[in-house]
Amino acid sequence: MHSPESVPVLVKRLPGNEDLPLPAYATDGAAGMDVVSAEDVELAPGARHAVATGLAIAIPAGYEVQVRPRSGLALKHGVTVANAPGTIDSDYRGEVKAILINLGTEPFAIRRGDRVAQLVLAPVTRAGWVEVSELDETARGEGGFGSTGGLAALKG
Ligand SMILES: O=c1ccn([C@H]2C[C@H](O)[C@@H](COP(=O)(O)OP(=O)(O)OP(=O)(O)O)O2)c(=O)[nH]1
Ligand SMILES: [Mg+2]
Repeated sequence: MHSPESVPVLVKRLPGNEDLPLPAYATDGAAGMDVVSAEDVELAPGARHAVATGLAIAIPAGYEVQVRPRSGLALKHGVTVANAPGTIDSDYRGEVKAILINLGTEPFAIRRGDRVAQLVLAPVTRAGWVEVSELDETARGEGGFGSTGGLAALKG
């Protein structure tokens, strides 16, 4: 079910995964839906794996789904999403996967049903290029990559 203000997203549990819960918001104000692993995987330190979710989805045009890390896994175990935020295109019909990497020092065991990442539905604004031969001048100009100074914000 979806509340009146939510955006319907079609979801199909792939064969053999009918028992897995759909991604769900853990609290009323959660931005992301926790998504569970459909497989058992042991992630060695430094290893990465495209963790199956057992789900295929059809996102409405004008939206994307971002695959984001769970901060608890990142903080406690160094396990994060290697391509964060992963992008699920609205025209993708394959299995949604979470590309996890273990940046920690210990092997990390993922069990089927573990909440491994979170999915955020987000609007997409598409750009239309307007090609020009000159761009306008700004105070920043070509400065970047630390050009405004280091870490300290307070002087004196
Ligand atoms: O974390 C992710 C990232 C991507 N995908 C799927 C959905 C997405 O629509 C598709 C392509 O992703 P992306 O464009 O990031 O990868 P690519 O390397 O550019 O592949 P492609 O050439 O297929 O676009 O792969 C996932 O399941 N999980
Ligand atoms: Mg791509």
